[in-house]
Amino acid sequence: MSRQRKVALVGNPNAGKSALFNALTGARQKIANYPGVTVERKSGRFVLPTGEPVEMTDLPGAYGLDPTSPDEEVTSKVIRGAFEGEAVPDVLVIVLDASNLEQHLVFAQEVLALGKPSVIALNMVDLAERDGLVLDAAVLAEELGVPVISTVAVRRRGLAELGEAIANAGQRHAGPGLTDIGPTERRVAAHAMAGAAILSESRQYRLHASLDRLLLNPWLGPLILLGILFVVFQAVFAWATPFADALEASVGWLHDTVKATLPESLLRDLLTDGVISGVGSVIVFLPQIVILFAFILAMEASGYMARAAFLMDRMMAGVGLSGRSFIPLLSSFACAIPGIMATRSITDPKDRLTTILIAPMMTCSARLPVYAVIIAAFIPNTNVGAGVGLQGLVLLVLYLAGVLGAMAVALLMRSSMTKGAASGFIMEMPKYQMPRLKDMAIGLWQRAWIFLRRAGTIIFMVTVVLWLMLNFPKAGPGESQVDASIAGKIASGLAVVVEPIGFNRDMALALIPAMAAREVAVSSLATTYAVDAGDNEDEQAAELGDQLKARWTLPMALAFLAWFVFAPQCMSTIAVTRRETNGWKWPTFMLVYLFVLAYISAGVTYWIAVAAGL
Ligand SMILES: Nc1nc2c(ncn2[C@@H]2O[C@H](COP(=O)(O)OP(=O)(O)OP(=O)(O)O)[C@@H](O)[C@H]2O)c(=O)[nH]1
Ligand SMILES: [Mg+2]
Repeated sequence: MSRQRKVALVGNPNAGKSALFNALTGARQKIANYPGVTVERKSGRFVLPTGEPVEMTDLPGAYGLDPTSPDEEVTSKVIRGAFEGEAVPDVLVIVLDASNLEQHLVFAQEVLALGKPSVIALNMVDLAERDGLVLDAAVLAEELGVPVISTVAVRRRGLAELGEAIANAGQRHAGPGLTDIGPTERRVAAHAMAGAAILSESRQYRLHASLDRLLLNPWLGPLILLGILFVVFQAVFAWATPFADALEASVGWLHDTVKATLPESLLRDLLTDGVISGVGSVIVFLPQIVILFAFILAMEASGYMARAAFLMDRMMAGVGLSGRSFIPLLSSFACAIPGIMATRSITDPKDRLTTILIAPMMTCSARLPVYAVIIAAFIPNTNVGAGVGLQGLVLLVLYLAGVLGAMAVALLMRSSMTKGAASGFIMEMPKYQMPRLKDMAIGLWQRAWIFLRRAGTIIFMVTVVLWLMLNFPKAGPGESQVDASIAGKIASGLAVVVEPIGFNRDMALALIPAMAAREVAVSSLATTYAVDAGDNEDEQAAELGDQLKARWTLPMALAFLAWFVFAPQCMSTIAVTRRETNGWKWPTFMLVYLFVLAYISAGVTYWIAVAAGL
């Protein structure tokens, strides 16, 4: 039996390769409206209309076959058959953005020159039409000597025809010589071909052009960006409340019901005080996570995110980074792991290293529960101006503190360890699009699922272990269970170290399991106070926020927040940094400098707050 044929999707960044890959294979690769989303190859199965199954590979976007960054290198190697352990593709599907034809044709010619059986997917014809372009695919097919199929990946248009063409793909039929021409000739040819294929062009760009003039204005642009962020953080608190309250009530009900139904035993206490109190205390933040990501996904899909990157470029250049670092840093607001992986699209190695090292300072979604629980307990829910909630404002300040800290560190590094000039900004602006509801729903569902899975696995496990360590050995009469326990003893040791920055024993206790994942800080506090409450019914009924208010002062709470802005409390981030930098040197450095920063900022916050009489 002959081996399964391989088909690879290639093209410029943001052409819609992953969207096409998803449509053809049913996969759920991340797609977003800016270049550099895919940084690793990914394969799936696709059955051609002839019934033949083929292996389809989605590749990172590239501008040329001479790679300038690690992700482009993957693409170049795979299509040349130089990727270790991977067979050379039999058919190439070259994906073009129809509304950006001339530019995309340059790379297409370079790929065609390889002489492999190829098919062109003229994608995004809907956007081209919207912009008033009428294209003739037949002219392009004639000029390039390969089949050209018009597609709209996100509406599954043209997929059958594309499958047909892949099944029949053969050598190029006649067409101009492509092999021995250089980049300049390719550009000239691309201009001529695009000119011939575009039948008519009415300038309907006006609205988008004026939108860009407004959003990219050097003065108004950053203000608008800040305004949008402001609304986002207000919404995270304001809109989530009813949902969070309902969730909290359900968790409380479950806790009480289990406690009332099961006979008194260690197992019952493990279930109620450990699992339900601990994991439940994290799950109640699901609505806030979903709201935050709804905004992020909408900004990504609409094309605004790329504009924000452009705006940030000046600031990034100021600290010695390029705008290319923006997308990785932005992904780090979800989680530093995909963020650090996204740095593969950064050309300059020192630029890339700096970006990796500061990525953990972007506020990942695991910090949101920690911030939210402390803010809800200690920051009054008042307005500091018309419609400006204080809680949302504090949250925004915490996010900004991370960003500013990162910028300061980048500046320091770029003028010492990773010295070098900032490279220029070369990202192209994607077109504005209305976010599609279905994509948003899938994206939100994926984020929610990641969050719930963490709650069900790592947070669950760490909570159970902590509960056991809190319950043994058993306290003698008159002694508090937490004081007597193993966990309490360990925490008392650590408390000596963190006392100077205002932390008490319980806070120290929360920091250790939170090394596994930051949200665990919340579940640890909930479990600790549930165990501490023992059989005292009033204390048991008290919600975590009330427990915190009763036991912590405001300066302590603020110091705890400041700690979490910087502390590198996430094993997976350290692991991925080791992988991406090929060694232990940089992850160790990252751990040390972030802990030092966290310690100093918590201490400074605490002592200033105390001095201010808070
Ligand atoms: N209107 C329209 N939008 C599309 C089409 N195909 C893709 N998109 C959108 O274009 C954007 C980019 O799509 P991706 O599939 O992420 O592009 P890519 O080529 O994989 O990009 P990289 O991974 O960065 O190289 C996304 O916002 C998609 O929703 C299309 O045919 N029509
Ligand atoms: Mg992609």
